[in-house]
Amino acid sequence: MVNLDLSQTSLRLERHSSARNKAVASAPISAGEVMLTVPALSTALLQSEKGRRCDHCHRLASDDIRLRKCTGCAAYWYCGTKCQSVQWKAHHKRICKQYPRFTVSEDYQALLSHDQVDAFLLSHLLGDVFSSGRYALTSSEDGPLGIFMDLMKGPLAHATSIPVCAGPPGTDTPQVGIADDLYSRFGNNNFVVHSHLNSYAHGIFPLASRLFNHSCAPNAVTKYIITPSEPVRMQCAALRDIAEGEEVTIPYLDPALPVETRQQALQMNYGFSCSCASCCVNERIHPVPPPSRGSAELDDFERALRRYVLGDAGRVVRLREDTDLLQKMPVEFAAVLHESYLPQLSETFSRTSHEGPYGEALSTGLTLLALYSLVYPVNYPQIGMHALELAKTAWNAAVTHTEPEAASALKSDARSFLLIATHVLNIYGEEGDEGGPLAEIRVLGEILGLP
Ligand SMILES: C[S@@+](CC[C@H](N)C(=O)[O-])C[C@H]1O[C@@H](n2cnc3c(N)ncnc32)[C@H](O)[C@@H]1O
Repeated sequence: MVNLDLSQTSLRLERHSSARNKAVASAPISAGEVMLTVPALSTALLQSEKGRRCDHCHRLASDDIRLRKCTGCAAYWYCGTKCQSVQWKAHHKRICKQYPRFTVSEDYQALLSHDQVDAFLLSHLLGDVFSSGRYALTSSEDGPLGIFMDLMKGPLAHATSIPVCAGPPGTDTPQVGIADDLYSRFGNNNFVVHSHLNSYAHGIFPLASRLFNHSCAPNAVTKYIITPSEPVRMQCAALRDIAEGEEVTIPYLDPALPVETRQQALQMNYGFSCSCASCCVNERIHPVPPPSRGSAELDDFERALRRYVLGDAGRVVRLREDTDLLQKMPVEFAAVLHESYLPQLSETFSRTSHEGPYGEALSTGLTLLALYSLVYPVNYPQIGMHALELAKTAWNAAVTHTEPEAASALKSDARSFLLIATHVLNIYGEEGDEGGPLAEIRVLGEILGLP
């Protein structure tokens, strides 16, 4: 086994009954603490981000940051000569000339867009390996590549391969063996890189893959740090206090997806059935369709749901810190787990928060906050992002209201939503592109007179 240096972390590896190993806290970890930072071994931007971000460090183009495109392939963009030269030496010199022919090839065109990104992720990784003078790989490699080669292969490992755009020196024929060997670890070990929760790239972070198992009720999450001229880094942050000896888990997929969708995706892409606390709820509660939208029955149901999750503190909304709200949920709320409920609620909120009526947006948004607090673990960033949207909606409602008392009550609603957003998103911390939700919170907080 590769020697893993965990001395800079508060983690240690222990045996897991079915997943080989698990990462556990080697000392108590506090909510918001970053327990691991891992630089990317390789990344590839989504097609939609090409020309918007530097292909090497992922900085966004702006008035101050002009990207220049590679004159060879006209498909890679850089924020400066440092990024261009690092990437040229690492892999672009093996990709540049082949790029136009590769991207129109039948093999590449036949791939789904997700796999097209992975074809470039693999090409970049392969280019890096060839540039370092190696044409075969084992898990005895040093450093991150050795950790990557020691990762468990995914369930699709033997069923699939993918075309690549990176030949060894003097030829443009890829070495199939080594490409397949690397690709066999892709499906269950890669990450979707995001900024402010919007996906923009795929990336490989071997130490994080080696350490973290999945849970739909995780106690930690990943985020990505963009630094000019450097490869993006992944950080793993605790969502809540984690006791010494407790397993640290992250979500491999969105915990708010219906349980059947989660189980199918985990089985297909990672080869296991999840038995986390959140999945176990479905053994007890079977989702039923919610009452129809606009009915009095739905109003009663949602009022009761809000009371169960958010309590009865009048206008001041506070999130409960209980981590087992979903597990203890009464069966009468079974409809919240139905696959149609969350999409309907979030569609109504997003439409009415833009177009009005604001009253409907606020009550739907409050129900959505209650639902998110049930299906996501405490302090999950989506809860904070939604609370920020609610704060902005309440503020918009306040400034358009002509009646002073109602406007003042709406401003106080905006403050209470903003306090929730601040608490949750401060735990997640700074990440991704400049600006973003924490900057928005500061601006709205000043307007609302919050300290
Ligand atoms: C990224 S690796 C996780 C690290 C792995 N535990 C190891 O020792 O290398 C992903 C693989 O771990 C296993 N795994 C992750 N989470 C699991 C869970 N909750 N239950 C069972 N197996 C899990 C699956 O085999 C999955 O394909």
